[in-house]
Amino acid sequence: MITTKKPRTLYEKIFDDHVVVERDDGTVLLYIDRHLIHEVTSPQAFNGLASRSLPVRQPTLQLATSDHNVPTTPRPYPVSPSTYLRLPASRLQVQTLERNVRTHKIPYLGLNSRRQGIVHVIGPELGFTLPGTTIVCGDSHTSTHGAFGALAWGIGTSEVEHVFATQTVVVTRWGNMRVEVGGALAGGVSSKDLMMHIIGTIGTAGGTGMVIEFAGPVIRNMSMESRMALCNMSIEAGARAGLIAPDEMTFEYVKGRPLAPTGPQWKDALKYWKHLYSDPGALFDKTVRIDATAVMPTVTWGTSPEQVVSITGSVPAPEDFEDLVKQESCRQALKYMGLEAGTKMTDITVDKVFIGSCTNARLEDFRIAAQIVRGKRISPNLKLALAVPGSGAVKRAAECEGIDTIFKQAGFQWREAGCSLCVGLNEDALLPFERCASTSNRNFESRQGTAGRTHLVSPAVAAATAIRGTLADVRLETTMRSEEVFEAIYASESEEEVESGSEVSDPEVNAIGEPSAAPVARGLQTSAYSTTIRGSVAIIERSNIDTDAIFPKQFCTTIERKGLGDCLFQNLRYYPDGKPKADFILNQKDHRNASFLLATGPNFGCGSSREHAVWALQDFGFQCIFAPSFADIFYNNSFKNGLLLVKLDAVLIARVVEAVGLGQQVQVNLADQVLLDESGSMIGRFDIEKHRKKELIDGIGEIEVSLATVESIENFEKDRGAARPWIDQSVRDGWSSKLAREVKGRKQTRAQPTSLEW
Ligand SMILES: CC(C)[C@H](C(=O)O)[C@@H](O)C(=O)O
Ligand code: SF4
Repeated sequence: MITTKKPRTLYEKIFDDHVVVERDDGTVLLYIDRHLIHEVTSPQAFNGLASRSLPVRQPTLQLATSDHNVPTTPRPYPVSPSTYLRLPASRLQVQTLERNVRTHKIPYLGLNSRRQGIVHVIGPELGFTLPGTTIVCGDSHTSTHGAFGALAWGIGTSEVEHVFATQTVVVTRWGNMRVEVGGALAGGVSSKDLMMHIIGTIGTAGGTGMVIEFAGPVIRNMSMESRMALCNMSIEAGARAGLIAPDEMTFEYVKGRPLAPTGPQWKDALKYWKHLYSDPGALFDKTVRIDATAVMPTVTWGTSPEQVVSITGSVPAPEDFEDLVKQESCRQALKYMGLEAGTKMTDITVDKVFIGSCTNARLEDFRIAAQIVRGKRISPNLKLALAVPGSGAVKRAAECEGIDTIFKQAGFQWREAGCSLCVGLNEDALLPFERCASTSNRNFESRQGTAGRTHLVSPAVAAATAIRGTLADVRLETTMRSEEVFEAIYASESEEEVESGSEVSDPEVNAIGEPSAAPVARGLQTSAYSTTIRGSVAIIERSNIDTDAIFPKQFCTTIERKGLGDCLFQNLRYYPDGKPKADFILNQKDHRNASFLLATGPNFGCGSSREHAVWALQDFGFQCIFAPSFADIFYNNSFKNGLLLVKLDAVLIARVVEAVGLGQQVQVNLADQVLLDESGSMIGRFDIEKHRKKELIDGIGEIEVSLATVESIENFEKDRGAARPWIDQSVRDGWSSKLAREVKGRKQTRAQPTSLEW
């Protein structure tokens, strides 16, 4: 009998190769090859580990850096976090990470390392990111690493703790979507424009529950850096992960990186990587076709990444949308952004321009922007133009090419590496009502600073905007022929020199400051969930309520889990001067003690993976959230903390709204999966995944459950070591020999700028 193997997608192949245990309830214990860590989402996870007295299972499979909080102002080497980080909360967070990585012997690229940078920029640069691996990080833009054919996704802090303890995560199988990009990108149009166009087409919830594989000729011709920008913003399309099948361009990029496999293991790895593609005939749950030829330089006009328009277009009016929810979102966004419908995008003046972030702060981005600003001056109307490289390596490589000089001569500030104005957790932030053209990925309300206004743009458009002072069509603002702009965007990566002998920090060598506060102990991850909740409902009539709105970024510097209720919806609850907004529902006496929150629009909890959003909702007193749909990471984070999320369709939402209008409370019975009014009459039934329900009712800690089957993890590690030895070996060799050699003789002074070190 002839048996044919079922064709599988790339996602299925990588997933299948990492299954430790497939459980009866549909959950899978999945092995994690690489774990990236930063200072914002790790302190509470390390504390949890300490309270369980557990070690980090595989320290060398972790890589930590400080990126979100770090100042980008000149760094006097050696850098002392205790004086360089002027904001006390930021200082504490970075020092807490430094103490934790030292305790657990986790490789760390801190402020004294020339390789420090945004976690999603340094992973690929180091060769820590490899095709076919599973990669997680307590950060939603982990999807970036999918550009290498790695299955990479953002997780919450509870899962970070789970990875520390078990080197696995508990997941269910996701859907699989294919975005096929045909045609060709025109001059001046980058992968950032393409991705914003895709998000505008499928929406910010278009990829919910799915892994998106990007395919087609346009993707094949894209540089690795452009692919990273594309996959980076998969989370803005709601997807769990973005993926691109690895090819020669990928292998060429990875080869020779400090943590990449070498010698015979490189050959074995290559053999394995070459089967990483979706088989002909493999089934996708959904396919979307995009014609790249139709994509223009694209910008956002509103407060959601799906609110995009081409640079030649105008600000839309609510009536331009058929969907009532979208009409209302448009109304709210226009008000927030201070824009009038019909205004031409190129007539919108900006106060600041930011070129940076994990989307667009790589060498290619600065090369293209430099082509546009070369020999020109930024508009005198601009208050600030900021160029922030994604890593120390990008910075030095750019400086080697004279790019820093081009920017400085044009009037830009050329800074040190970090997240910077993407999220404004350090001192780089917008003032209220300032308008910014930004190469970052989120234009949420108050994301870059309270009441700040963000327009997402490509590096080319950002550069042209800086010169013109208004949002600008890069195609008209450069004397370069469009083909030259295009060529610059796809500048060949092979131009980067391979060279060794630079410095690197490691946990043994770093000068690490002592933290100024003791760790906060936390109980086991059990929940005492009551299967019936009764109480009043607070209603918010909004869609796409993002986690920046739920828990604004300025509070993300906390190392606590408790007491965060005061921060909840801060920017919606208060004016920039601190006065409460009387009309906001949670400021009204009757709703202050509500047990339920109802969002009438879809995609509640989109955006950042910050679990703080869940902790704040719970601390405020909410026990259950109703919405038409939820974003994946938030959904997961909520259940891990015992917060019940219930998806309600339009009919049930209308019934709850009606009951609330009559002054009634409601009840939810989780055991029976019913929603009742105050008198006990049925409002409706709701669905919930079996394992989620069990998780809430049993309240058994997930880490304990996973560790109960530790033998299966050990067996998996043995088999994986035999089948794909390079995954562990490459990092061990890299850290213990190549990078360690660099550390020897390392001086705490700044070396002359060189090209990329590998
Ligand atoms: C702080 C972190 C959890 C967050 C994320 O997950 O995205 C941040 O990087 C962001 O961009 O909002
Ligand atoms: S999105 Fe911004 S804040 Fe988040 S990791 Fe990327 S650069 Fe940092």
